[in-house]
Amino acid sequence: MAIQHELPSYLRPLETGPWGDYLEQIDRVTPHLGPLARWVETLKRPKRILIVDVPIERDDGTIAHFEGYRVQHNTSRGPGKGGVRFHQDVSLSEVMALAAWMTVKNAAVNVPYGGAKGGIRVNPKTLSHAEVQRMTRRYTSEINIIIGPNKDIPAPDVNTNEQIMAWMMDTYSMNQGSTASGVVTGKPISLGGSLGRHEATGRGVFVVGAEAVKRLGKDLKGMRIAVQGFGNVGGIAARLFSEAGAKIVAVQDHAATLINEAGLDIHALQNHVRHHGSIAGFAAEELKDQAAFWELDCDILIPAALEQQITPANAHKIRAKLIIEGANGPTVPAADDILHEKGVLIVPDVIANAGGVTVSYFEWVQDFSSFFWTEDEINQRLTRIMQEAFAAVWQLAEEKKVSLRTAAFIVGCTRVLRAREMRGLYP
Ligand SMILES: NC(=O)C1=CN([C@@H]2O[C@H](COP(=O)(O)OP(=O)(O)OC[C@H]3O[C@@H](n4cnc5c(N)ncnc54)[C@H](O)[C@@H]3O)[C@@H](O)[C@H]2O)C=CC1
Ligand SMILES: O=C(O)CCC(=O)C(=O)O
Repeated sequence: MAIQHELPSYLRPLETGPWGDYLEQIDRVTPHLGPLARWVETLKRPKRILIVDVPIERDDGTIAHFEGYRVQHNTSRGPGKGGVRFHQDVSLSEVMALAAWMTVKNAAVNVPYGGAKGGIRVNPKTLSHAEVQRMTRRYTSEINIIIGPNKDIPAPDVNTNEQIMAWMMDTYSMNQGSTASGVVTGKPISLGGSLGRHEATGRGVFVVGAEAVKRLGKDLKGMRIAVQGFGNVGGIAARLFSEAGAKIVAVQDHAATLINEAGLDIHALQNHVRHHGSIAGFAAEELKDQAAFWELDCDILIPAALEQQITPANAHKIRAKLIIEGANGPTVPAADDILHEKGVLIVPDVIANAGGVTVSYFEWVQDFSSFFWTEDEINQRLTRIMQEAFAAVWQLAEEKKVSLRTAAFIVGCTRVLRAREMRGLYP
């Protein structure tokens, strides 16, 4: 662990990864931007990229180094906003794409932020609790110069949670010399976190999913759903759909794929994950071939794990008629085309998973005003924002005869580029 011999991922070509997918999405929306297309290049390059070396002393006394990133893609509409991911596959291409999707998402649901994202290339499951804390604190100190309540506000993403946010908030505050609760969102409630934030992304996935089902003229009750990823987003979305009468017939995480035609017991499965760290070992039939997950017979598919999961290799096998993207960037553009031709409706990530950042916005507002709302108020406002954003995107897609993704990008990119144009370029 002391020396990493791998070529740093930031030296590998960027455009073959998620950043390439994002660029292609921007190319697809550009013809719909009218005169604002003059400014589109601003969306094709991040405003600021910070790559940091994150050294820590491991419990056995050795020194380990990790690649850390914070990318601020665009700040035309407000401070940078977006999560921090700890994962062994984090790369510059991934963080750039995730930051850019935040720009589009924040504008599509009209929260007053730009887009940012961060990450550390590490498998946190190989570190002790104390090592994760040291790494988080060192990373926060390294990016301290570019984050802040009015500059860039991190939040949880894959393998990060309320505890990591508490350490980030504490480290930033120590460096500042005063407590700055607004520097991160997704904090524990006892430190200025918001009621409802933990569930917000999954709840948003559920709200727009239910809207899409309604528009398709179907009833959610009895619908058969397959979910990839059973963490914060996938686990909570699965629970809300099953509470609404749908059947979760398959769940896949990094360790296993479970199937049950009668519907998995989601409460029991969440309990199992809390104790065992994954769905593996739960009392249900296991699908041995992980790739066969995509061929399962279901009505709705919810990718809620990582990007680039739905590709031309599996898109033509998908049997669901509706895909709700809980994850960021789960569908590569070529797979999008195949699914479109098959008549599959995709509710794109930049709308479907925007519930998290929407309640992060509520948390930030509550922190500034030191006045906290009830969970009912938060869920009602979240539901309203998600339904309105979905309706606007649906209507535009019908008017322009484009996919929901292109419509969501038209809404988001137009807001960003209009702000860019109004601000002008000179000091
Ligand atoms: N946490 C949040 O508020 C938000 C998260 N998202 C996105 O949702 C996705 C999931 O994030 P979280 O649920 O927060 O992360 P998490 O860390 O809570 O859960 C991730 C889940 O994905 C599974 N997974 C990892 N690798 C996998 C693989 N190769 N195959 C199948 N499953 C795999 C893990 O086992 C785990 O169940 C990510 O794309 C993230 O960017 C989007 C908006 C907000
Ligand atoms: O809550 C936030 O600020 C950002 C959540 C996030 O990382 C995302 O929407 O992908």
